[in-house]
Formats: sequence, structure tokens, C-alpha cells
Amino acid sequence: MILLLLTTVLALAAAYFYRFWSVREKRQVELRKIVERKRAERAESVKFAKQSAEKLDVETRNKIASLEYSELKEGLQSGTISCIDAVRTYYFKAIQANEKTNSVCMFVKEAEQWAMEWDEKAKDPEFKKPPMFGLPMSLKECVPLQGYDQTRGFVQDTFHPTETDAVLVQQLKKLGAIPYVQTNVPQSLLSYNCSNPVFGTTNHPMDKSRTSGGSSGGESALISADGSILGIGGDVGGSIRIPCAYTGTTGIKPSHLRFSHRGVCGSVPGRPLINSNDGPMSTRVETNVDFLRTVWADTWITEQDPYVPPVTWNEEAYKSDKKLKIGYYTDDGWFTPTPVCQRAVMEAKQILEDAGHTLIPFRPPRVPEVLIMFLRAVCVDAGKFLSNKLMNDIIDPLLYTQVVLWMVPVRVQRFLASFIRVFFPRLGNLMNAMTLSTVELRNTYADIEAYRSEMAALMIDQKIDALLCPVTVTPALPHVAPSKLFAGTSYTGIFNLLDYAAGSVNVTHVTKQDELDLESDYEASDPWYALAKNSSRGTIGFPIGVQVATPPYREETCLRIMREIEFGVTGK
Ligand SMILES: CCCCCCCCCCCCCCCCCC(=O)NCCO
Repeated sequence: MILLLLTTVLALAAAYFYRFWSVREKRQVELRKIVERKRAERAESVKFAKQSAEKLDVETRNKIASLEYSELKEGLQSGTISCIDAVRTYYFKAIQANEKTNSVCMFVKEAEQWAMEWDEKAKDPEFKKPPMFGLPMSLKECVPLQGYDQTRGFVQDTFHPTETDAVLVQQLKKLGAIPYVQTNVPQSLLSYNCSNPVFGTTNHPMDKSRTSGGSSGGESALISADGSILGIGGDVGGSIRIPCAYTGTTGIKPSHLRFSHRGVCGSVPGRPLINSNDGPMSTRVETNVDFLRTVWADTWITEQDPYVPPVTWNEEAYKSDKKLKIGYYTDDGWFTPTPVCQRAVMEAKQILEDAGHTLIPFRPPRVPEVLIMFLRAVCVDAGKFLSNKLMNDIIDPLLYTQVVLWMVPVRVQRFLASFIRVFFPRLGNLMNAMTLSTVELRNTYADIEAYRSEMAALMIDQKIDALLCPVTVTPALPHVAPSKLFAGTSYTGIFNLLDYAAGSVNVTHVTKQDELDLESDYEASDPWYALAKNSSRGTIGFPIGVQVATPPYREETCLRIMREIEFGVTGK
């Protein structure tokens, strides 16, 4: 009798798994066909961009290609450069950068048409050129662009072009900018590498085995390989700042209410407290400043989206020569950065002191707890939304570790945590991050609000204007490392949790001495530290950035400090 029961149970289980497996296999075959079609569409779009670029003579192209942002802008305004020549030059530059980095999802074919229309309008002597007239801009793939997919790396979301531009894209088009290319992202957007089953893996321009960061890794790769002069990224946990730090570019994540979120599909919809925001990325802080100064020149965004407070660009704050008080830290007490990331902060500190600012040691309280709050609130439903989506998709192998973690039931995670804590305490602690109930989630939201209040009080009491700290714990990682090392996002995630403005600017490059210090001073005391140490080997010459953060609505002060650091480093 028992034997019969056991055999029946086993047979039913086998039948269930067989059915599950065959349904999944059938779906995988369908999905692979969709990928083939999408890749063919991308190849077509590259071909189109190539043909368009070839219509421009090499001499003109080389001339435009060598211009700095301000020179290109000036040339377009004065009429010495036409919009169509600018677009064709940037098609060409992006094709070249893409060959090296695989950073492009799609070229925007309409860019040609838009450029020609602007050139036509400019023939009228009465025509007043808008401030971004003819400027080619790259967009992270998830930024809603009419007629184009926002797949976020999911095969199931291909061939569903969006019907309406994001408010920001509408504004860019109105201001004369020309979106000419969409750039790659990691599947789900919740990772700081850059790989998905639709468009493949984006590489660091200096080394194909390393990531350009994520999730705005297509942007950072394209910009640092000189395929774009200005791009839009997005950031909910470091996705603008980490790619910038990895590639020597610069970008800022504004506090989230300074841009509209109408119609924007983030990584996890329905996430109330940790919000993603768009932000500019480029090679120069002043390019980002010029962009934000232009889009915040008036209250146009608020007119399209009444939820955005009517806060305009504050030139006085950006240009101010008032000396600031800046809190700095090289170690947040959760994840000690590798020596080079700490050196970068100390060098930036020196630059700011030389400029007359006062730097004081300041470490945000209880960062290990903050990281748990961040992970819980950023995933919201313990990863359910994402794991459901991923189970109906081809899962990118570079995301496996994270996906496995999302798929382990939370009660099992909690149970295992007590054992794991014995030999790997940091992981054991984080295994309490995913929420078990709405009661826990509500408590976490209350804790986040209390933490925001506590930080406000600390900064006000000590009269601290801004914070300076590492962006992350290592130089650019091998592709496979970020999904294992999500614990390294404590330096960026905290400013999403606080909803501060936060930017990243390059300070230095890894030297031989940094590698020696890594070997002698950096203890591989647990598997995460070991991974950070191993992955940092062989990075001599890689760029290292620092992070500057300011309370919400003080983006101008954040940019001012970033600019002063940049000036101190480059002398220009
Ligand atoms: C062991 C405990 C289980 C925890 C599961 C952890 C899964 C971690 C997933 C969250 C990782 C967050 C990384 C954030 C990277 C940056 C993402 C970003 O800013 N995206 C922009 C979206 O617009």
C-alpha cells in the first residue's frame, strides 16, 4: 500500500516536472526565434546608420567628430554645422564604438529625418533656434521613446514599441536635441553589469572581459568609447554612478522629483520609496551642467506633470563661491573598498581643501542596516515580480546568482541565514533582506522615513552641505562579478534611499602601487572580500571615480563640487 502511494506520488511529481519542463522548453524555442528577429532588426538599423553616415564626406565628419560639446553646440547654433551632418557624424562614431563594446541596441532611424527638418526650419531667417538645436543624444534603452521598444533586457518585451515619448524625451525633442541611438542595459535593470539575452553583453572599452557597469552600461561604454557626447541614464541603486566610475565618465542622479516619471516603466513597478531617476552622463561635468541648466530653465516639466515640483535651475548655487562644509568617508563600515577607491576619496578631499572648503570625517549611521532596508524596498515583493518575469524569459547567465537568490523562498532564506551567519556573517545578515510580509515591508518604509529624518538632522546640526565618498568598492569588475557582489552597492544605494542628488566624477587611475597595496593591505576575510580582491587584480590604468552627494533639490551644489574636483584633477 505504502509502495503504491509512493510510486503514485513520484509518478505525479515526474509528470508535473515533465509538463513544466516541456512547456518551458517550448517557450524557450519561441523566445529564441524572437531574439533572432530582434537581432536581425538591430543589424538592419546598424546598416541604415552606416549608409547614412557614408553620405557625409570624411573631412567634414572628422572636423565635427573632433569637437568638444560646447564647440559642437556653438557650431550648430551659428549654422557652421548642420543638424544632419552632426547626426551622421555621431551615427559613424557610435558604429565604431559599438564594434568595440556592443553598447548599441538600436539606431534611431528617424534621427535623420528630424535633423533634416530642423535644418529646413533654420533656413528661415526669422527662426529662433532652440538651445539644444541639432545635438545628437544617446538614450538608455529603458527611456520611453515613441516607436521603440523598452525591453529592459526581457525577450518578452521586444516588439512592443512604446506609443508615447517620456516627458523628458518630449522636452528634448522640443529643445532641438536629436535622440539617435538606444543603449544597452542588464536584464531587469537591477544589476550593475550590462548583459541581456536580447542584445548580448556590453564590454568595457579597455577590456572585453570586464563590464562597463550597469545598468546604464551601454551609455558609459558608448560615451567612453567616444560614440556619444551626451546621454541619458537611469539610476535606482547606482546605475548612473557605477558605470561612470568604471569608465572614467561623469554623471549625476538627481533627486527623483526633479524629473517626471509619467509612463516610465522602471525595473519594478509600484515601488513607492526607492525611485529611479534619469540623469545625464558625459565625459565632462560642464556638459551635464549645461544639459540640466537647459531642461530646468523653466517649469515646462511641471506643466506636463503636475507631480514634479516647479523647481528650476539655481545658477546662483552652482556659481556660488561660498566655502562649503563637506563630510567625507572612505569606508562605510559595511564593505571596505579596495585601496585605490579609498585613495581616490583622499585625493578629492585634498583638492577640495585646496579650494578652501572644510572637510570633516562623517560616516552615515548604521550602513549595514541601511543596505537591508534598501534591498528590501528596492525589490518590494522579495523579487516576485522579477522572478515571474524571468521564468517566462531566457535568463541571462550573468544574472544567475541574483535570480537564484530571488527564487529561494523567503522562509528558506531566513532559515538558512542562521547557519550561513556562522561562517559568512555578512551574507547571513543580508539573507534577512527580502520581505516576508506586508507588515515587515511597512516597518521598513517607516524605518526609511526615520533614517531620512535622522540624516537631515545630522547634516543640519553639523552644517554639512555635501558628502564625499567612494562610488563603489572596486575598479571595473569582470562581467560575472556584479550579480554576486550586489553587497557592494551600499555606497550608491544609500543615496537612492535618502533620495539625495548624487554624482560620480573621475579622480584617478589604478597604479602599480595600488595593486601592491591591494595585495598587502586588503584582507580577503570573507567570500565577498575575496571576490573584490581577485576581481581587482589586473586593473592597472582603469579609471576610478568618487561620489558627491547632496540633499534633495541641491543638484547644483553637487555639480559645483564635482566640477571643482574635475578641475583639480584635469586642470581644465
Ligand atoms: C541573500 C539575500 C537575498 C537577496 C537577494 C538580492 C538580490 C539583489 C538584487 C538587488 C541588487 C540591487 C543592485 C542595484 C544595482 C543598480 C541598479 C540600478 O540602479 N538600476 C537602475 C534602474 O533604472
